[in-house]
Amino acid sequence: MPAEKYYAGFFYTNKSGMAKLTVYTFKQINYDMKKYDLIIIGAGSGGLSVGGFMVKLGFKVLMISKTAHEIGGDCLNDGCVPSKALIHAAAVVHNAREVSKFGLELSPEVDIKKVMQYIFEGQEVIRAHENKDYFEKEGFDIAIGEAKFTAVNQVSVANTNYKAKKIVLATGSRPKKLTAPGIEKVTYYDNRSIFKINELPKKLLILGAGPIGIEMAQAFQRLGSEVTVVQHSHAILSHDDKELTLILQKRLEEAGIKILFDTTVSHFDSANTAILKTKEGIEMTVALDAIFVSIGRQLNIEGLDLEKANIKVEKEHIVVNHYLQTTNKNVLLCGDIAGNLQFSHAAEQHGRLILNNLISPLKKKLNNKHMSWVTFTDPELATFGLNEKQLKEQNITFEKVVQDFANDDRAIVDDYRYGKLILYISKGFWFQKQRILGGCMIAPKAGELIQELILANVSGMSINTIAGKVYPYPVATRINQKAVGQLKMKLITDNTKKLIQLAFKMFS
Ligand SMILES: Cc1cc2nc3c(=O)[nH]c(=O)nc-3n(C[C@H](O)[C@H](O)[C@H](O)COP(=O)(O)OP(=O)(O)OC[C@H]3O[C@@H](n4cnc5c(N)ncnc54)[C@H](O)[C@@H]3O)c2cc1C
Ligand SMILES: NC(=O)c1ccc[n+]([C@@H]2O[C@H](COP(=O)([O-])OP(=O)(O)OC[C@H]3O[C@@H](n4cnc5c(N)ncnc54)[C@H](O)[C@@H]3O)[C@@H](O)[C@H]2O)c1
Repeated sequence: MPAEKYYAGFFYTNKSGMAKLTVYTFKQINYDMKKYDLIIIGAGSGGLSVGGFMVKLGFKVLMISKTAHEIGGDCLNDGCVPSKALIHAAAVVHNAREVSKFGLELSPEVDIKKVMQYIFEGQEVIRAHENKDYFEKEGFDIAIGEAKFTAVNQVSVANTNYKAKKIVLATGSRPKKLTAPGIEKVTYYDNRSIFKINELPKKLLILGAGPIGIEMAQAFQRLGSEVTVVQHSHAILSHDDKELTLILQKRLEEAGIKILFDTTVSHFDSANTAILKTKEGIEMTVALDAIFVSIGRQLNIEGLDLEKANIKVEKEHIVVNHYLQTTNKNVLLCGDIAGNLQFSHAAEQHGRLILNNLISPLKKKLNNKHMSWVTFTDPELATFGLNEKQLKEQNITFEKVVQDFANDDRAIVDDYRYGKLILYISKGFWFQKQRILGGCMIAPKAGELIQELILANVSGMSINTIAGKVYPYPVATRINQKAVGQLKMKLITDNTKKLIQLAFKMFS
């Protein structure tokens, strides 16, 4: 840091020949203070979604990243991209094994180094347009180092001070650490280390059955690990519909994954032995070669000197309002750090809201009523809009439609008759607009199949549009029409039948 006071002095001789010293003191002048319209701390999904557009609009933007390698954030480096590449590799291996159904025997042994290479190569393709040089060419200023607030609108990085009218804090989150006696004895992985392994763990113990734990459980089981998942509550994927998560759980268990509920680690006896404990206090021993910890996320708020910018923290979360403003209205939160839904697309949604509110007098509030997410297991589990509990809490009347796939032609030929779609549709009569309020689906590629339903939800489209659409036979999305059709069939009562029969007599 530069000194706060500077001193300057000079000697001179007065008229009588006496030597004199005059000393001037003055306060620090920040010659190195750089000024911006916007500073973004963190170059992940959130930071990038705000910065790119502001630069295109001609604003002076500084983006700060802890290290050059971390540009792209968790999504590119340790999250979505490597996990989805791993899931793809595991699906290829799984499909190769599946050919035995048709008389061709293959028992692929996985070379995990090649899988890691595949992941790395995919990341490198994306890194070509998510790196320091690229963003500098695009018009960003980039500072590398840990940012700290030094005053209300001011941050410092590597001894340089920066000031801006607005600051976006997008420092993301990191995996929570598991603490248990003896943990130092075991090979410990989390999402920051699992995509760089050299050896496939023969026995993998996964802690936490959220989206990370469940996606990785299936991928590693398919690659050849013997997987046990330990979850300290009674369900996998607790943010999704239980009726659908039970279908997924059954399929994972049938594939050989062991899931232990209401259980957690008590301690580790050795590098290869975990002692687990159920809620009832029953102990059991599990053999392992490594553990993978996915027990939730911790927000990256430490070391930022938030108090110097008057930003309040309560219960390890930054206090934030619906406009994503902190207690310092010029500092906005974007992405995981906002403590809301932790998805790349949620970070992008925050980014869009912030952009709107930076340049428009019509300020928008964060609203998750159209949010969606997909867990990329096989089958995928996709969820969107409002769920049953939220609809009831908000006193919104709705009809629940449950469509199973047992008799769907596409599900029959492609072997996913276990699939299920649940829709919540607003109440209405005959031609009155009925709209899709939310729903969820389990099926292979459910994340893609559900997109037209999400569009209908977001745009407030009448279900008549889906009911009247002509779908090529046998695309998988015909199931969406079938579900909506269930409501239309309810309109056929004794009275409507009589009316239609009368119309037949009169008009045919
Ligand atoms: C294994 C895994 C799989 C996932 N899969 C999906 C998925 O399929 N779909 C999905 O939508 N989401 C997925 N997510 C979640 C998604 O990755 C995150 O929600 C998203 O990356 C959050 O973006 P962010 O910008 O908030 O934070 P990040 O992407 O983590 O970016 C934060 C950046 O800030 C930097 N930073 C931190 N502190 C400082 C500091 N003091 N100074 C300067 N820079 C700092 C960090 O280095 C980092 O680059 C997954 C996450 C994981 C872990
Ligand atoms: N496909 C996707 O979109 C995707 C994929 C992966 C991650 N993500 C995002 O990343 C976030 C973090 O994922 P996550 O799975 O780490 O977190 P999570 O909080 O969703 O799940 C962690 C699970 O671990 C359990 N748990 C906590 N402590 C435990 C312990 N000591 N022993 C056993 N179980 C324990 C919790 O009950 C919880 O069910 C998710 O919320 C999601 O938003 C998204």
